[in-house]
Amino acid sequence: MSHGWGYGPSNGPDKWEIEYPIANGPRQSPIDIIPREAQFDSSLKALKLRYDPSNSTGILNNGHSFQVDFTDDKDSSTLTGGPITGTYRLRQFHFHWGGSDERGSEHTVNGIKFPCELHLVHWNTKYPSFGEAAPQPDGLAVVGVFLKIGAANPRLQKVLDAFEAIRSKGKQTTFPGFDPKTLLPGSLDYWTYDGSLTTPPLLESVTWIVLRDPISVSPAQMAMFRSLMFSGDGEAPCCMVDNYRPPQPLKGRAVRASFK
Ligand SMILES: Cc1cc(=S)c(O)co1
Ligand SMILES: [Zn+2]
Repeated sequence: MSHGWGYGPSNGPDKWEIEYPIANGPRQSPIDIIPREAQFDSSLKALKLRYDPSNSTGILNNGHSFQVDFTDDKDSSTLTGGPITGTYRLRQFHFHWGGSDERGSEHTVNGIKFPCELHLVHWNTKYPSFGEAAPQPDGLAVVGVFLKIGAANPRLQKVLDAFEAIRSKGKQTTFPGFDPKTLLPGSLDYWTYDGSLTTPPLLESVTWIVLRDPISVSPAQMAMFRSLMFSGDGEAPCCMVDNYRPPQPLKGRAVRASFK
C-alpha cells in the first residue's frame, strides 16, 4: 500500500523532504509576506485575468484538496500582464484550509494565517502543455487569494454546493459554466515572488501572485470545506482539514508589490 505524501504526522510537510529533497530548495513556497519589506515595483503591470466560464468542466476530490478543472486547449481562460510575460492558461483552481478558523492559509501576512487560501493555477503557453510547463522555472503562475471570516460568500457557495458529490477521495462530478472571476476581490493589487508548488513534487516553477485583499467566507461555509474527506470510500474516514504547507525560508528572495 503506497504510503504517499499527505498532511498527517507520518507523511506531512516535515516528511516531504525524504522523497522530495527540493523541499529544502532555494525557492520554496509558501512564504510569510511582510508588507513593509516588500519592494513597490512601478514597472509591474496590472494583472489581466480573462476567464471563460464555458471552460470549466469538472470538480474532483483528489485526496489532498478538491479542484475545479478547466479545458486548456485554447487561449480562452488566460492570465496576462502582472509580473509575467506572455500568456498563461488557467488549468485548475483549488483551496487549502484549516481545521479551525485561526489557520489554513499557506501564505501568511506579517505572520497572520487566514482560514483558507484559493489557488488559481495557470501554465505558460510557450510550452506545449501543463505537463511540459510544470517543471520549467517560468512554467507556472499561481494567483493566491486569501479567504477571511465574514459574511457568507454566495459565489463561493456555488462551489460548496457540489461537495455532496465529491465527499471522498477520487470522487468527481461535472461542474460546467463556473466563472472563477466571481471568486476574486475588487482590487487585483498583489505581491509577487518566485516560488514553487506547495505540494509534492514541490517543483520550483511558480511565479506567485498573491492578492492583497481577501474575499469573505462564513464560519458555516468553512465547516463545509471541513466536511470533505481525505479518505476514499471504504477507508477509515479522515476529514480533509489542515491541508496547508507552512511558510518556507525566503533565502534572499525579493517580494515585490504592485501597489504602494
Ligand atoms: C499544480 C498545483 C499547484 C498547487 S499550489 C497545489 O497545491 C497543487 O498543485
Ligand atoms: Zn495550492
